[in-house]
Parts: sequence; structure tokens; C-alpha cells
Amino acid sequence: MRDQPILAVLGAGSWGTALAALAARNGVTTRLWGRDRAALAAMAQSRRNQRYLPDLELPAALAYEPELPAAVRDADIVLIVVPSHAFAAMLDELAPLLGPDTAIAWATKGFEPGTGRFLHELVAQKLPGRAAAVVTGPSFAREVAAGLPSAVTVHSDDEAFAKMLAALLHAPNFRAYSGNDVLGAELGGAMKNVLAVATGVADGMQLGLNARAGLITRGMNEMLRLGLALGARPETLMGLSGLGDLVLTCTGDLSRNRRLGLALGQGIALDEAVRQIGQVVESVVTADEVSRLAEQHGLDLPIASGVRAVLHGEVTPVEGVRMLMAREQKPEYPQGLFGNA
Ligand SMILES: NC(=O)C1=CN([C@@H]2O[C@H](COP(=O)(O)OP(=O)(O)OC[C@H]3O[C@@H](n4cnc5c(N)ncnc54)[C@H](O)[C@@H]3O)[C@@H](O)[C@H]2O)C=CC1
Ligand SMILES: O=C(CO)COP(=O)(O)O
Repeated sequence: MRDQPILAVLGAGSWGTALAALAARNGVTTRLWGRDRAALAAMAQSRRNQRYLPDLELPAALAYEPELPAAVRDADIVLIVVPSHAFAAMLDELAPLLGPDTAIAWATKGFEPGTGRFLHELVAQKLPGRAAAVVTGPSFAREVAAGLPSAVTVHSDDEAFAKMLAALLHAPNFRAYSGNDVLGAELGGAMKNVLAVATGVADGMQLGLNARAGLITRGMNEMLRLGLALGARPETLMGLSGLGDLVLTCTGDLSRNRRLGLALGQGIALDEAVRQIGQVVESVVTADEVSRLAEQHGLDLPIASGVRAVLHGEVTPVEGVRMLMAREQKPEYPQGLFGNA
């Protein structure tokens, strides 16, 4: 890889735009690709992403490329920031376009819809033999774009690549840590979106701060149990990508997943809530995949499966809360910290 690598960021929504702007400000040669050609042209002209990040002035050095082959040509690193439902198709499009040494990174949070496969599994299958890293952690795009202090983490099996990508993103108000637990980092980022719906529902129903804290803590227990069953490391789940992002998304009203829960808790229908939010709400698909993985591993995750049931209209938010509260009484940790709930 060149000393001064070229970065292609794919996905010009809130997070792709914020990350591309950050990298360009750091002096990294950065091209931003998005599927909406007209929106990209408007961004190039106005140096604003009017729809997703209207308050951010985009750096003059950021380049915009509406053609995918041109966006990734000669790129050393391709950073994918499209929603999880578009991730597999994006990899298929990239496969014939990339040179053998191009490294892949992604900041998408979720699984492959319908299979529960992790995004790193898709990357290994569709673009094998390359350095691959996930960028994750508690980071609302709006706050990063505003230059507010944030901390994220970059995980890769290739530790040198994780460190290198973290260094490219690291900035005075943006701390980028690194690690080598890709599965753990991905699981935390995906699962917190589902748990944020639960705290949103409780807050939308005005159930109080005790309920919120209880849900966050028992939600963390669910994340740990599923994560450990899948082979994640506990320190990853207790770090930025797990606990950090769980706290942010369960408490911060900038979270679209929390806002979905708030709306459901106030009696607004799912379709209408998603329409009002107007951006990707990953939990709508991720809830199914978390339940699928839990079932495969024989785990009972009552909060995550309650969210899935509410999203499918199988129970109302009121019934969901009643079911959680009516579960049998038991020790907090029946089989040690990571025992079954
Ligand atoms: N917004 C945030 O604060 C953060 C978002 N993320 C994750 O980043 C990913 C992207 O989210 P956002 O940028 O926030 O979403 P967004 O809703 O702001 O933008 C989504 C973007 O994806 C594009 N898109 C949708 N379908 C596509 C397809 N089939 N092919 C190509 N592009 C497509 C849209 O045109 C839009 O530009 C999600 O997985 C999200 O969980 C992660 C950390 C922070
Ligand atoms: O992942 C995020 C912050 O880390 C963004 O959360 P939402 O997708 O819920 O807005």
C-alpha cells in the first residue's frame, strides 16, 4: 500500500459523508461515491450534503465520483458505508472492479438480511484474500460532522491494517482505537440497534428512568451471552463497539433506532415511524437476524426477541413490557456473569 493511500468511501448518506469529510480533512486523498448522481453533483457544487448533513461544510479536497469503477480505480482502501441490506450487492458490484491488493473496510452495522451472516463473512466470501476491517463504535454522524469529541474502534484480523486505518481516521477530536476482534466489534454495533428500540419504546411509554437503566443492563447481558456463544471476546463487548454504542444509542435522541422505539411506544405505526425518520433504521432487519442467531445457539434473549415481536406486530409495546416484567424471578447471574437469563 502507498505511503499516502487513496481512500474510496462508498455511500453518501449521513455516516459515509461524515467519514469521507473527516478523512479528507486529515489530508487523505478521498473520493466519495453515492448512488444518487444528482445528489452527488449538488454536493460537489454546494459543498453541502443538503439531505443528510446540511450543517456540515464539506472540505474542498473531497472528491465526488458518481461512477463506481472510477471511484474505486487505484484505491488502496475501499470503505463501504451503505445500509446492511445493500451490503452484499455492493460487494458483488465491487468484485470485478478491485485490484488484488485493495483493502476493504466497512462502517455498516448489521447482518445479511435473511441469513444472519456477519458482514465480515460476506467480505471473506465475495472479496477473499484481502485486508478487511470494520470501523465501529459510538459515533453519531451529526456530532462527528460538527467536530465534537468522539471515539471509535477499528478491528481487523490484520492488525497492521487496523492500526493503519485507525491512524488515517484519527484526528484531534476523533480518537480511533484498534483491535483484532472483528466478530465482537460487529456484533456489538449490530445488536445495540435492536436494544435501542427497547429503551425507546419504554421511554415512549414514559416508563421512567429505572426502566431504561434496567433495559440497558439486561440488554448488555443479552449482548454478552450471544457474543460469547459466537466467539466474541468480552472486552470487545464491554468496549466502544459494545457497551459504548449501546449506551449512546439507548439514550441519545439522535439515534434513529431509539427514535423508532419512541414512536412505537407512543402508538405510532412502524411504517409511519420509519417514514418520519427518513433514514436507514437498521433494527427493522437486524432484529430478525439477532433472533435467528440466538435460536441457532439455543439462547433466550427476551429483550431482543420482544423487540422483534413488536416490530412484527405480534405483540403491542404494552404486551411486550408486560411479558418482560412477568418473567420468572431468578438470580441476576444464575450461571456466572454469562449464564442464561
Ligand atoms: N448515521 C450514523 O450516525 C451512523 C451510521 N452507521 C451505519 O452506517 C450505515 C449507513 O447509515 P447512514 O449513512 O447513517 O444512513 P443514511 O440513511 O443517512 O444514508 C443511507 C445512504 O445509503 C444509500 N443507499 C441506500 N440503499 C442503497 C443501495 N442499495 N446501494 C447504495 N447505496 C444505498 C442512500 O442513498 C444513502 O445515501 C448503517 O449501517 C448505519 O447503521 C454507523 C455509525 C454511525
Ligand atoms: O450507530 C450509530 C451511532 O453509533 C447511529 O445510530 P442510529 O443508526 O440508531 O442512528
